[in-house]
Amino acid sequence: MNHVPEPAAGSRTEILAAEDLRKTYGERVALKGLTFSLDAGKVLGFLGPNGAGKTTSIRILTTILRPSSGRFVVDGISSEHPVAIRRRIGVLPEGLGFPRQMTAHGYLTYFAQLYGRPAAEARRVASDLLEDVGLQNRMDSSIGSFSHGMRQRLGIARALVNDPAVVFLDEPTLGLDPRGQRELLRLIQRIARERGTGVVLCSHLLSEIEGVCDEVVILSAGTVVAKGTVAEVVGASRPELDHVVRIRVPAESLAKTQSLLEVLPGIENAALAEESPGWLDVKLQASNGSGPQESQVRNNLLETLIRADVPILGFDTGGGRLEDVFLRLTAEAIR
Ligand SMILES: Nc1ncnc2c1ncn2[C@@H]1O[C@H](COP(=O)(O)OP(=O)(O)OP(=O)(O)O)[C@@H](O)[C@H]1O
Repeated sequence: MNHVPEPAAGSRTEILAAEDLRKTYGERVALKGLTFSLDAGKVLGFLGPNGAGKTTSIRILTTILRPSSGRFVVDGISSEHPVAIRRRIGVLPEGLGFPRQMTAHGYLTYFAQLYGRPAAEARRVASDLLEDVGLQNRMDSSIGSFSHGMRQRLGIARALVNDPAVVFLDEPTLGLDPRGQRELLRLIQRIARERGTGVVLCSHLLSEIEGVCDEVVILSAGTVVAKGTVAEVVGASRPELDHVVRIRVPAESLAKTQSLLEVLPGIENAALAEESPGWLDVKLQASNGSGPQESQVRNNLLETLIRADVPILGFDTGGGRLEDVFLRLTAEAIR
């Protein structure tokens, strides 16, 4: 059996470590070796297209499923002790249902009691948590009167009721408007920092995750295709991304832009960006010392378009955002 080192008492902040987790369903291999670790107070983004193995991984880590092989450790407790692990984790599943008639405070008090807290303490924990998630003014309102965003906050409070070492949040921002998404992600980050909780955040909202996650794991067809800090993951794809400039012009100017750019020195081609409708990906020639520098080519490119009166609606050098890396790394599995 693979060995995951137990954290030395008091010296490590590692709160979750998975080593070579694999899962097969009959003939189908859903997970082909998941290894990662998470420190206390940090947010880990768990990303991947449909069918990548995210749900399978989360089910294993929350002890709902047994892995076919591999093991993991939560807060020093090995996966051989699932009952003990369950006491140290919190979960916000996707599409969690709530009793509409219950008050938010009553609901959380009930869960705090389920975890063995005496009634008075459970009520205090419920009040503190509702304050933490910004629902203190609505604690006596029935959950049925809550907006979707408020319910998600309540779901996060529920996931924290046992003061877990790690919380797993499955698509927590799904269905929220942009402001609601941003506020919830900020709340998640604050909770991680203030409580020292490790957060595993499953999401498809890559652009949002970029700002909130300390580290990311990108899964594709059951395999980890990238992991590390956002900067590391984006940086690892740099050589490829560095030579691409992304530019957005009105649809009626696309053909003109392409023909103007393709004859410019230092430009290899200009093609419609597959993943971003309305954008052109302009591939620059790798500089061999004799041709113009890339910065010069980029400036020439802009100058040419401005002189030709082409309205420039967007300009992005490098395409070096997490979303671009995600789409490139997982393209194989989708095709
Ligand atoms: N109970 C099951 N029996 C057989 N195959 C399964 C089962 N659960 C998942 N799979 C398969 O395992 C693979 C990984 O699925 P999983 O649900 O973990 O992916 P996911 O990343 O969570 O996808 P999504 O974003 O769509 O939820 C898929 O090919 C899926 O069809």
